[in-house]
Amino acid sequence: MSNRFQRIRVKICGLTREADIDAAVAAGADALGFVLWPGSKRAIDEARLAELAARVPAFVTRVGLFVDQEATLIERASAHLDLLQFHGDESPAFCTSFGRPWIKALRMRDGLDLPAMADAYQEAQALLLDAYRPGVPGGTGETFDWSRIPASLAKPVILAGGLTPANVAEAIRTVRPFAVDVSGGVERSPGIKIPERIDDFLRQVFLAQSTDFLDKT
Ligand SMILES: O=C(O)c1ccccc1N[C@@H]1O[C@H](COP(=O)(O)O)[C@@H](O)[C@H]1O
Repeated sequence: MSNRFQRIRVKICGLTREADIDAAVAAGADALGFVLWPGSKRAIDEARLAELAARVPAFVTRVGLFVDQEATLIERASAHLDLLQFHGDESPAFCTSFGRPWIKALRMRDGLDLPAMADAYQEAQALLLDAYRPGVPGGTGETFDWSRIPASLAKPVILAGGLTPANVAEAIRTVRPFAVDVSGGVERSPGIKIPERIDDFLRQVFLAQSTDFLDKT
């Protein structure tokens, strides 16, 4: 029996409070997302990012979320981040220009050619796939048709968009992503998380992949 078991990573996004960071870390989250885009109700500024990032323990990835923002701001914020998440129309060259690890969010609008995007953003560490709603860059709390994701893509997939403790297991079985990302599905209101729901989300991810692992052994 092989013990090679690729665990699905979990990112909790839109954190604004120390208590929620502590809850996400205690629940076993692999990555924590901080929204630096001022148009979001979950936005924090650079000073607050510095405070919150200092709270994150070693081996938990600090992810900064940007939407078509100025390079100077991204450079300054990078001092407190391990990974950059580009959630707008940033070009591959722009994303690469910071010399930092990054992921590219893609909104699943009709006609999006995922293999072509994987090719275009080949220096990304992963592609984050989110629901598409015109005029809204992300964090909509909406799902999309998971069957549109090809079974094999040249980049690891981070599945996002409307995930909750109730649907994440089904999402994992359908998509088999590298990681899942949740914001609204574990919140009371934008930026205010519910610790029990974070726990439940992580539990559902664990159970979904444990069942899958046992099925294969
Ligand atoms: O969270 C936001 O406000 C946000 C704003 C602009 C772009 C992306 C945003 N959030 C990201 O959207 C996805 C899905 O969120 P949800 O689970 O559907 O609420 C996730 O990556 C968030 O980090």
